[in-house]
Amino acid sequence: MAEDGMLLNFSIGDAPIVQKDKLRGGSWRARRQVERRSRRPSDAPPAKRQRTNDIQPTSETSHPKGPKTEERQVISSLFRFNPSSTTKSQPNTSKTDDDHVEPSNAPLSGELENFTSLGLSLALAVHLTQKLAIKRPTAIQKAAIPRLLQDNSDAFIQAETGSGKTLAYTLPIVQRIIELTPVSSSADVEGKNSSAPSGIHRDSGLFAIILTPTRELSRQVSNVLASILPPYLVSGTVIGGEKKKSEKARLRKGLNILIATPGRLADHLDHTEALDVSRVRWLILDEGDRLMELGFEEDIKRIVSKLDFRLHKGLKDGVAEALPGLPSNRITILCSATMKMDVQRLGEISLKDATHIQASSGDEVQNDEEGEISAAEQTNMQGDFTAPAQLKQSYAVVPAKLRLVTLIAMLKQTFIRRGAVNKVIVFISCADSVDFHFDVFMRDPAEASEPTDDDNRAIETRTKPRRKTTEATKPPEIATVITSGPSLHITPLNSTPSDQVTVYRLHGSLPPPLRTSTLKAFYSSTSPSVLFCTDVASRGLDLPNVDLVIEFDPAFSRDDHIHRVGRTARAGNDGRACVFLMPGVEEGYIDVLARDRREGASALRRSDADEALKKAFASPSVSSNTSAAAMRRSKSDVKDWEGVATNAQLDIERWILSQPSLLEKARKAYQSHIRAYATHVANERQYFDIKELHLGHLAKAFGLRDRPSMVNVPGMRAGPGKKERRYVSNAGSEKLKGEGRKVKPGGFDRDDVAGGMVDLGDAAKKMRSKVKGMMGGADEFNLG
Ligand SMILES: Nc1ncnc2c1ncn2[C@@H]1O[C@H](COP(=O)(O)OP(=O)(O)OP(=O)(O)O)[C@@H](O)[C@H]1O
Repeated sequence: MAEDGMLLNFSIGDAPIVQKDKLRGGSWRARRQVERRSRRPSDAPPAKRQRTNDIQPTSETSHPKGPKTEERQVISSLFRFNPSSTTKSQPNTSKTDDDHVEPSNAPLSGELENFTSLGLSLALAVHLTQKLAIKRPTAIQKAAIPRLLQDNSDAFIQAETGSGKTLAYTLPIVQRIIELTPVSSSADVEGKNSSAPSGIHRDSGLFAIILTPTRELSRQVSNVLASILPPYLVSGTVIGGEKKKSEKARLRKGLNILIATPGRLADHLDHTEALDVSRVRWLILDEGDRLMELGFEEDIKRIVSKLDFRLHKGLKDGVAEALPGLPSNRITILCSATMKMDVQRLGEISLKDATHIQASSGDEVQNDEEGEISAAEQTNMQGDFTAPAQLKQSYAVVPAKLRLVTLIAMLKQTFIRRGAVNKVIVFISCADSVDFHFDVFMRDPAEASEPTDDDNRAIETRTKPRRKTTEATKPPEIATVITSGPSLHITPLNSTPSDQVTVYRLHGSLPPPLRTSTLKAFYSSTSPSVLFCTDVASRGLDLPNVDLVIEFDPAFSRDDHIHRVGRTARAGNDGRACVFLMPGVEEGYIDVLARDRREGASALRRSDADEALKKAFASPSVSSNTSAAAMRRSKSDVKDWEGVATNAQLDIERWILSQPSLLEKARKAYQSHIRAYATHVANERQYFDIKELHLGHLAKAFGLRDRPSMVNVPGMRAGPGKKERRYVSNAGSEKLKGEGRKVKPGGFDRDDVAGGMVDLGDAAKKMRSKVKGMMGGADEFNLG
């Protein structure tokens, strides 16, 4: 078998030759052991399996009667044979949700802290207060605004998420553009009907370009600019997703500030005559490290060299002299909450003698003469504690099999208290998985099929001895009502339709108009909503009232994690974040989470799947009563919530099996999830080791009853071959598609991992050995 197909189809064509001769004599168990051993290659060690609570897995599964065909389903119990947590014994010393922590990204509170004292014009300061209700600067704005108003040198602006970096760089630039003419009265800024001053107007030239890694971010920055620009100055975007002709027309009409994605801007610089960049004096690289991760290095190089060329030509032609006050050099500003090593490279391409502006200390660090950042400074830039101080971070230890039901339980519980939570973002590793989970929550309960005998057998196996109960046939208490557009409503447990929660999805493989409308709807929603998304929504997006971020799949790198959780706890507001970890090696990731907290691990709240399931699914008497008496509840009470969770799971499994298209989606999601898992950054792979993944248990989380080796998704292209880093699917992010860019494994936007450029050669090898291992001892999957 070619290695190519390995990850894709879990084919096992190169598995050891199975001994076909019937063994005779000895006990049944002994014969089975010999048979298993004979299936392993002679030199292979015994298959490594994730540790579970029990070593008699054959009783776990229910195998439908009938001929042994490859299509046979596996219906395993949710609550048996799950691996044990390795950190359970640690006491939960974290602060409670009610403990107050001083926010680290809020506007400053001192009486003397205001924008005019930073050098901003009274007109702009009044406008900020009256129109945007922004009175006092944040720490990064205090550090950056005076510097950028006076200085013509390059700068790195680094501050934590939600600290107001966008205004930190836009306000001084807007003021400096306004000051290119002597007209800057309050009326000019505020009065939409005021006549344009005789000086600067939309035809005066393009003065600033802001590059962002995604269209969504470009639009957001464009909105911020639109809210602070005086009526006679104009900003606009070139971000693709619309006809180039319309973008050209916009450029022809004249813009003073342009917000763009790098690929599209590079294209216009090559082909659009109307784009005159000779007066561009500010180049902002927003989310600089992300721009590099996404492989925009070549585009940025081209852009910088074109800007340099046109600047010098313009200076020679005397263009600058026509506008007194215009700096003679270009000022490049790099901006991010996290600054990885990539920034060093980006600095080399774009910056000269840059100043590092940070919020915390107010320190500014000058680079050495070559524009390089010292090693000490790099360490500082990768600094810890980059998550907002007031963010309440927790983790949930959830075995693979329980992941889906625990997510359902957690969301139910989150929204059960009306008005307590407004918006939740659930981060998922890849687009296929987002689609799958979105469908699960879209599900109309009327579509649920009746339980089969096999289902009932599985339930009986799980809870034996179990009294006959109608619970087995009870549908899970998740009602779904599908609405038009990108949203749907889930009705939380025992609630009325007025408690409906709207659910959205967002990933890079969706058509751009749908992405835009989804984001807009989620942004402006004032009712309870959930957004299932990939990392496409992790950077820079400023979505109001996000109370909780759930990292259902842990981020691919610590930096990604910081940006994801940074979608909540913004501008001094409260926020909570929870990451799902599987018991075992993944729990080591707690140390990484602790690095973001000033108080270390003690600031992290821990929860377990059982806790979430109990809260959401137990009958009220069990879930609400945590007294000692309740702890001594009867076994039937315990089974109450286990039964509801199991029924919810089985109902989803039946529903998936009832429609071939759903089954295909679930399988595709499962495969893409595993591929994504293989691409965690190298220094975090110790916590996300693909060899430790229990593929059978994981299949359950995707509602699959397939044996892992049998998942074969039609329509997907062959997986990666020996050659590393190549596209492996047509479902990829449009940013990468067709551009042949090299993207670092672990660093690209896994809008759709199957569509990214993935270093999967090694992962494929690991995956193959994993599946082989499962062949060797996979009694749970009844491979024998
Ligand atoms: N001085 C201020 N006072 C109150 N709110 C502010 C202030 N400055 C910015 N904000 C608000 O804070 C929110 C976050 O701002 P912004 O998006 O610029 O953060 P950021 O630092 O760029 O975050 P990220 O790193 O996630 O991109 C926005 O809603 C913005 O309107």
